[in-house]
Amino acid sequence: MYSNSIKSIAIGSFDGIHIAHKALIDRAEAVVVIERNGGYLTPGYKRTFYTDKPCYFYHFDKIRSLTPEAFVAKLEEDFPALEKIVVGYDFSFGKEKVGDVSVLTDLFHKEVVIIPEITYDGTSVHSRTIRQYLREGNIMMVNHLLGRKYRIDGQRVSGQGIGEKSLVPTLNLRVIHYQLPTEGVYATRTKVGGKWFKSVTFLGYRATTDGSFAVETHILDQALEYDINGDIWVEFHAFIRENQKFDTLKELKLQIFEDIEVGKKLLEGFC
Ligand SMILES: Cc1cc2nc3c(=O)[nH]c(=O)nc-3n(C[C@H](O)[C@H](O)[C@H](O)COP(=O)(O)O)c2cc1C
Ligand SMILES: Nc1ncnc2c1ncn2[C@@H]1O[C@H](COP(=O)(O)OP(=O)(O)O)[C@@H](O)[C@H]1O
Repeated sequence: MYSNSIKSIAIGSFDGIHIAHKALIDRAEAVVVIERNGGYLTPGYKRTFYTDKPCYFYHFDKIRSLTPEAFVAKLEEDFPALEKIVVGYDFSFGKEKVGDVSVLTDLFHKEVVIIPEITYDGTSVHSRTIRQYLREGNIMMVNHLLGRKYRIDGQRVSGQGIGEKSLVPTLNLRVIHYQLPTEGVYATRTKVGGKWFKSVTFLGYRATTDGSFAVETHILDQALEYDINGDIWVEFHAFIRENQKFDTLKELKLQIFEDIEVGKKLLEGFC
């Protein structure tokens, strides 16, 4: 879709495309994403996986020094048919964030739709709140606020070779740009070779073996071809336990078998 035919846009960073973001996006034809640097729930273009609306990206560094007047002028130039701007109650913009919704209403002489604060169970829905829940391992709240299950993707990397021999086979992933949940073990689903499988995923410093940081997924109930390449997705369903240091591999193995049983129960009903 060409930007010069777009009549309505929603504006924000939209990291995560959470339930409040969706309420704005539903009211607009296209999404203007102000991209910042940092740990993300949906890095860069990956936001487009969670909306059917066309997304236009402005890097924050490129627009941060614009005055509110210059920012609105830029929008009018980039979207010459623009008739409606949709923002949330707390939208701020322009150099040093001097512009708010009333400044926007003054500067943009067509329609400005302001969405009132959206909450979930008394919690104001924001990307920073979701990031905080990730740091706490509270996947249930993360998923409620996102209105979907939290997902990351990465490339397969080779592991130490201990898993397959002495524990359980795992796919080791290199994940960049995403904010990861707190260290521990999770009930997950993993997409490999275009298909979703139930899985348990460990992420954290492997205190029991080499001490290095790893994101590892064990696919449940399937003898997978483990030399799979390409993008692998992990979808977080529930937190199982914290990362632990075990004195022996045998103890870790017993714990992993327990994790698998807990994971299977938590994933009942999913395919
Ligand atoms: C379900 C599961 C739980 C795990 N829990 C821990 C843990 O609590 N502590 C730890 O040091 N490593 C844990 N690991 C990681 C293992 O240490 C790791 O799989 C092992 O070092 C083999 O690594 P490799 O795949 O590089 O060979 C876990 C792995 C899985 C699959
Ligand atoms: N809880 C909410 N209720 C209503 N609008 C919101 C809410 N959270 C964000 N918005 C709006 O969504 C747009 C994107 O905001 P952004 O700053 O990316 O969201 P967040 O606060 O989640 O980081 C902005 O217009 C913002 O005002």
